Amino acid sequence: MKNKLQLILKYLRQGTLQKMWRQTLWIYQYGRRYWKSMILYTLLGITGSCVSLVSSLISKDLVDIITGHQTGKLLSTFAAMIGFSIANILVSQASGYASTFISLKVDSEIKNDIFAKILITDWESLTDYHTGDLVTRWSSDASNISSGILNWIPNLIIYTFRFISALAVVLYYDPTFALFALLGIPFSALMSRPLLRRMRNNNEKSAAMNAKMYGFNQEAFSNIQTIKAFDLIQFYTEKLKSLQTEYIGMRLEFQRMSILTSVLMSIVGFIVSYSCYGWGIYRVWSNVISYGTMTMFLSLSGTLTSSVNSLASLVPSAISLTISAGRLMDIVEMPQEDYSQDDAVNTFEKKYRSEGFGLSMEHLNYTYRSGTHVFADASLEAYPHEIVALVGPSGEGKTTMLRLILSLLYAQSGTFHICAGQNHEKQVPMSPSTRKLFSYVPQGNTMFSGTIAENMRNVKPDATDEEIVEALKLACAWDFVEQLPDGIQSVVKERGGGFSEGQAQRLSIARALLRKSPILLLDEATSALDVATERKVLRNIMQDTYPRTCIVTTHRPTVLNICTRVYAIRDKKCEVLDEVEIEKMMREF
Ligand SMILES: Nc1ncnc2c1ncn2[C@@H]1O[C@H](COP(=O)(O)OP(=O)(O)OP(=O)(O)O)[C@@H](O)[C@H]1O
Repeated sequence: MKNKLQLILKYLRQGTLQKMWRQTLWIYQYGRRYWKSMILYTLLGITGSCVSLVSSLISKDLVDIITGHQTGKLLSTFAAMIGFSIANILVSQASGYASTFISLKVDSEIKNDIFAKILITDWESLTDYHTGDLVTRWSSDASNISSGILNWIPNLIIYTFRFISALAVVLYYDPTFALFALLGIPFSALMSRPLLRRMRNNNEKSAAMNAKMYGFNQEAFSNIQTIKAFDLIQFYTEKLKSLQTEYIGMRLEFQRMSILTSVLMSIVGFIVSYSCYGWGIYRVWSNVISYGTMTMFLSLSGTLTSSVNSLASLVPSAISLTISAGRLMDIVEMPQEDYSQDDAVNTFEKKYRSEGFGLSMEHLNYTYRSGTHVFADASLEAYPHEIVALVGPSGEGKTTMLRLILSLLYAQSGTFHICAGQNHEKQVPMSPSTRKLFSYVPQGNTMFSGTIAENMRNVKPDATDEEIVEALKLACAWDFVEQLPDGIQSVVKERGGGFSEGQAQRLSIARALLRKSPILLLDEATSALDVATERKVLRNIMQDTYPRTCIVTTHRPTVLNICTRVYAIRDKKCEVLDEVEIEKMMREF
């Protein structure tokens, strides 16, 4: 007892128990909304146990009638037994169907909930995780939780009920038989402690390995072109082989542990069933019990052993559940974005949208959590009908500025507002709630698979064909879309496949223009266009009557002289360039 207490204290000190308790509470938060489903599932299970118990009793009567120990109606007993066997099949099938239905429903609901939580998690915190790891946590860990929620407590009740009811019948007919049937329990208890520790380790290792494999596959398949271009086929094939070797090693280690456990359990199972068998024959031979009772005992001893094993199997499933909960908690308990300003921003938007919105950022200081200091006392402003350019050497902070504008990152100090009105005097602070006022075209290809029209309607579901064509014209994309046999119904493959880089960029810009957001952010979004087309796209945006504020980052000074204002991002500041400096940059380009 003292040793046990010391062990518990040791676990408490290490925090394992507290961690498991917190994880269990987290699962409970989810589980309690599904109590009705759990009750239904439990009732089905208990009904199944009752039906099979009654079947055992009827089969006892049947054997006794046949062997002459009991007088009764053979035909009606036989019919009852058939009836209960059929009922048994029906109940177990109905229970299977109901549990599949409920588990699919619960699984989708939990996945939706966690997906939504991941999407509102602070962006910078989320970038600490590999996307492969995130997907594995969201898919397999969430599935584990949903099936656990649905099965664990009901199964605990069902198996306990099955065990107690079978034990009660055995005790009623012959208490000594119960001793034999329960021989295996002390052994299971003895084995449980070392097994538990290894199971928890195995589960953690397995989850980490799955995430690693998924991450590798995802990266490899989305970069086939780069793998080929750098002649990395051999390297990647070897890398996959080494990951697979690691995976196989891990699985075989688990398998060895599982074989050892199963062999020991089977030996105990054999000892238990042969002892029951021997004891049953002895009791029949001593005329204490009938053949029928012996048949019933044998079937009930099977029920008792299987109930104990099923109850024992709930322990590893609880461990695996808490581990999955822990992995999901890592994600959903990260800081979340604050959308509390949604109503204020909606009101602000309704009131001033027709005039357009600008933005002003003053005395901005920003350092990434990794320690990279990007801005110190930087200021920037942009207003409707302006195109503001951000230029500067690579790595100075242009993309970081756009992320700050979008409130994907939060500056350590400074003032940041979206503004409206003649003198920009109407203001609302920048926050995740103001993100809806922006359209952002990031670097790289951002088209989805589907048709051009579907891609466009992703951002504006009710857009007419005319509106789509209008946006394509503004982005100088209509020239090539018009030539395609299927026009706006032409198919775009994954990541803009089937189109040149410059064409895909123009489609992305058209999509952003179609959305008619008050503020448009283009991050090197025209880098793949020739200079003439790039200038034309920017001119079109400038001349559009819609009161749009446009901020572009670019490495090419050739477009700077059509911009309203040019900021050079250097020495952690945003400095407005005058015409002389712009001319100088253009000459030196
Ligand atoms: N997620 C991040 N975590 C930590 N540091 C980052 C992160 N993203 C960028 N940085 C660092 O911040 C600095 C500014 O990067 P940023 O991407 O804003 O530069 P940029 O001017 O847009 O560069 P480019 O012209 O090459 O696109 C760089 O030193 C970069 O290493």
